Parts: sequence; C-alpha cells; structure tokens
Amino acid sequence: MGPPDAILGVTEAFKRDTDPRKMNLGVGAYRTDEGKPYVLNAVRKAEQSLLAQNLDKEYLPITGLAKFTSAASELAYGAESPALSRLAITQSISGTGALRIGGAFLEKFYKTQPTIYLPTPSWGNHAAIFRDCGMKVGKYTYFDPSTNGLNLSGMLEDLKALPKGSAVLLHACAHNPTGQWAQIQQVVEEREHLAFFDMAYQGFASGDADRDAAALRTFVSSGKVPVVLSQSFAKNMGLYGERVGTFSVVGADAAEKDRVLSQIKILVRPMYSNPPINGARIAAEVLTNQELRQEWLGEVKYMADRIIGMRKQLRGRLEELGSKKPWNHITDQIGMFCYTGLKPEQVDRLAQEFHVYLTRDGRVSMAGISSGNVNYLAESIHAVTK
Ligand SMILES: Cc1ncc(COP(=O)(O)O)c(CN[C@@H](CCC(=O)O)C(=O)O)c1O
Repeated sequence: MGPPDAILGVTEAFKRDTDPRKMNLGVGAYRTDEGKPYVLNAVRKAEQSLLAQNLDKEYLPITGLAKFTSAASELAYGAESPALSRLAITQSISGTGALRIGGAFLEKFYKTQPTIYLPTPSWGNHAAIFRDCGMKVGKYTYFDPSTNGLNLSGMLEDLKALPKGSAVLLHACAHNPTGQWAQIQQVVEEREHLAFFDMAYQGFASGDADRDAAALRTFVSSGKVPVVLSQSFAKNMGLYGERVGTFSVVGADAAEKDRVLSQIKILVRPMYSNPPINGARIAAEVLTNQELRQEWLGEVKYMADRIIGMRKQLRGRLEELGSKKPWNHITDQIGMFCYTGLKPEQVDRLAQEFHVYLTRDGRVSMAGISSGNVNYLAESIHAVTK
C-alpha cells in the first residue's frame, strides 16, 4: 500500500473527521468566507455563452486550443512582448501537466544538465514530476526557518555554486517568502542557468496579474538566459478540475520556435495525444471577451484581498492571545499559502487535538480560513506553540 499524498492526503484525513470545528488548510483551493468552493461569475457567464454556441466535441490539435494558448501567452508575457513571436506554446493538463511536458522536454533536449534544482521547500509534487520525467532533482536554499523568511544570501550562494547552465525552478509569484528578484536574476544570468518559471497563481499573489508576472517578464526582456514557463488556471480562474494550463519555451527566433513546437508535439502525442477541450474554451472566452476579462480580474483581486484580510486577522488574534512567538511572517508573506514555521509534531497536534489539518511542513492554505474560524485557528495554534 502506498503512502497518502502529502497534500491531497490531508484532505482525505479532513473528510474522515466528523468534528464540526474541523478546518482543511491543506489543499491550495480557494474557499469563500462561508468555507465553500467558488465558481467565478465570469466563468459561469463564459459557460453560458459557450453552451449557446452548440459547439462540437472534436479532438483538439496536439498543442490544444489556439485561441486559449494565444490569450494565455499574452496574459503571462504581456500582450506587447516581442517574445510572443518566437514562443513555442502548448496547452497542458493544468500546471502539473505543463511541468510534466517541461521536464520531459528538458530531459530529452537540455543535455547540459540533466538535473533541475528546486527551492527548499517547493510544491510537494515538483520532485516527483521531474523524477518521473527521468530528470535528477536537486535543491537550493530558499526558506529560512529561523526567521520564517527568505534566506536570500543562502539562495544566491547556492545558485552561484550550481554547475553553469543548470535548470533552476523559480516560482514566478506567491512562493513564500517572496524573492528579491534583481539579485536572483543577476546570479541566474551570471551562471547562465536555465530559468524554469512555474506560475500557478498569476493574479492571486498581489491581486494584479501583470504585477505577478513581473519577474518572468524581466527575465524574458533581458534575454540573457533560456526561459520556459508552466502556467496554471486552476487557482486564478477557479478551473481546478477543468485542468487548464500551458507550457511554453521562449525561442531564440521563429525558426527555433517551430523546431521546439515540433518536438513538443512528439512528446505530447504518446503522453495524452491532445488536451481536454472544455476548460480551455472557458478560459479563452474569459480572457478574450473584454467584459468577462475585467470581471474575472476583479474577482481574482477579490479572492486575493480576502486572503490578505485573513492574514491580518490571524496574526492579530495570535498577538491578542499573548503569543510570545513572532507572527509578522503571516502578513509579510503573500499568495495562497503561509509557511508558518510550525513543526511536524505541532501540525500533528493541531490535527489530533484541534481538528485543524495542514501539511506537515507547516504550510497553511490561507483560503481555508474564514471570519468564522480564524479565532479558533489562532487559539489552536497558540495552544500548540506556547
Ligand atoms: C507551485 C505549484 N505549481 C503547480 C501546481 C499545479 O496545479 P494544477 O492544479 O496542476 O494546475 C500547484 C498546485 N498546488 C496546490 C493544489 C493541490 C495540489 O495539486 O497539490 C497545492 O499546493 O495545494 C502549485 O502549488
């Protein structure tokens, strides 16, 4: 029998718990202040518009729905980016699928270094995805447990020490704590590393999609190192189960774009042949209909702001309870999650004694917190950290 997944297994344990106070702070899925899943209004309207069009259910091309990938590339890189003309992009089965295509592509063609280096910690599924692509997986320093902040000097030191031309995974936004990008970019360029951006939360970190893509765009406009991107619409468009994403490679020119795309097709065809159509149509409709796009961007900002509000309330309550621990990192960090610094045994106590569920690395999905349960959460955390 295999072990439960580090993240999705938390939801299974939560579902088994019958205590009315239970809280699921594991999976990174947005919840309303009433604790319910949220289907964006813009998405519902896009679905209604699509239904009225009586569309067929034919196969998509291997690289997916062009109307979607074109709109998704503009969202990520910027509508005016000169890189768009040399971008090899394919639809993917959400962010996970994009990472999988990316890993398979690098394993086959990026022979300089068959290893990809992940921040410590990173998303719990990153290592398995790249290992299953046949890549070796390395690490670089990122989180500083003593401050619950970024260990920038440690990160830069590690990036400098990696073999020249290493593939480095960078969370484009919302990887807490947020990086100091200019210094990171300088080292990545000095060492001629390949920058593998994973952008799973565009818009969700700051509430502004362009701001959250700033690091990616700065690397691309500098043009000094190879850039590839995995993009997910699971969280920022609430298309979790629709599995909507892209993988893209910024080519040197249009000819390279064509060659890369030809090889991506060869990788994808035996993997799953061609991607699901429904979610891509919804995302394309939202991104290309100006009215829906504006409504969507407003809803993303609303979701981001609600989480920011929960950060303030959780920190405030912990301080009101007289906790002697520093909790500034709860409000210093951004995006869907908070790396709390809670130890595994404290996480276990939260589950067993307080019915509060989170991953054992102390990561809290802030979207699981509401005005109705934030005080109970603070009291529970205070009880296990006294
Ligand atoms: C950094 C990062 N990249 C990619 C993904 C892939 O998401 P897709 O749904 O495939 O687009 C996630 C999702 N991580 C969330 C969601 C649950 C999970 O798959 O682990 C999480 O970390 O809770 C992520 O956190």
